[in-house]
Amino acid sequence: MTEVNLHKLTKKYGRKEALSQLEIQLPKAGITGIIGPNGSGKSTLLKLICGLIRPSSGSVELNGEQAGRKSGAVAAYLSEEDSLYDYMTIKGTVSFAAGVYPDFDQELAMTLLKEMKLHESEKVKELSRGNKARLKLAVTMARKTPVLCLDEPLSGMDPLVREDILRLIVTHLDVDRQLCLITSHEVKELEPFLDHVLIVHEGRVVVDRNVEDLKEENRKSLIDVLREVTV
Ligand SMILES: Nc1ncnc2c1ncn2[C@@H]1O[C@H](COP(=O)(O)OP(=O)(O)OP(=O)(O)O)[C@@H](O)[C@H]1O
Repeated sequence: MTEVNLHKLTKKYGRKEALSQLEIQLPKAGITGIIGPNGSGKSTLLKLICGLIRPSSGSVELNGEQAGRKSGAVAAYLSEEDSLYDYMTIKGTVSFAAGVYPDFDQELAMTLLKEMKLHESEKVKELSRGNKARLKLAVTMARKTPVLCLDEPLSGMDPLVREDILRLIVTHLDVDRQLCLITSHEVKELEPFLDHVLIVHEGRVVVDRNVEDLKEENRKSLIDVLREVTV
């Protein structure tokens, strides 16, 4: 398990403040949804946690260590962008990932891909969007890092693929040991899978709650809570 602590975390892009003075201790395990309107700062937060970008001020600590170049060993980042190479096969993609990440478990990756009904000889350029998303997810999850940061893994997927992807995450996550942070605009579909939620609005975290407690207290769906707090 990993302790992720944000202390007075601020990120500016030029003069624009994308995140402002966040003071948060994330849950140590389970699935945390990071939701909020476009441009509220969700991707910025994930990139800071994975050490891909640096804070303007304040800090991100993973088990007491400042996030930075070495954080990749603790926190894996699944990008919203297309991060696969078209000219590779699925098998080639897996071998490439094994060469890049010392913690990569090739056997687990192949098991995941089999479950996803993807064949190792298929070419990336011939995969559907949903299958590319599955491949990206398998490559990220095969690292078994204590923290998984999944940036919009459901983006552009049809409802059946979205459900399938969420199931795969839940099935293969070690919920007692791994922390999975997921950003998504598909709040309704994400809600049943979440243990915890952060709602980000204009660079601030306006809700930081256990989802069950939040539901019991408000008797509202997450999407209604989101609507209320982001007006
Ligand atoms: N590299 C960058 N350079 C300049 N501004 C940026 C950069 N990345 C993000 N921003 C700005 O920072 C703010 C937060 O962006 P971010 O991508 O974190 O939001 P988001 O909540 O993930 O948005 P979305 O839901 O649309 O993906 C936005 O105003 C965005 O325009």
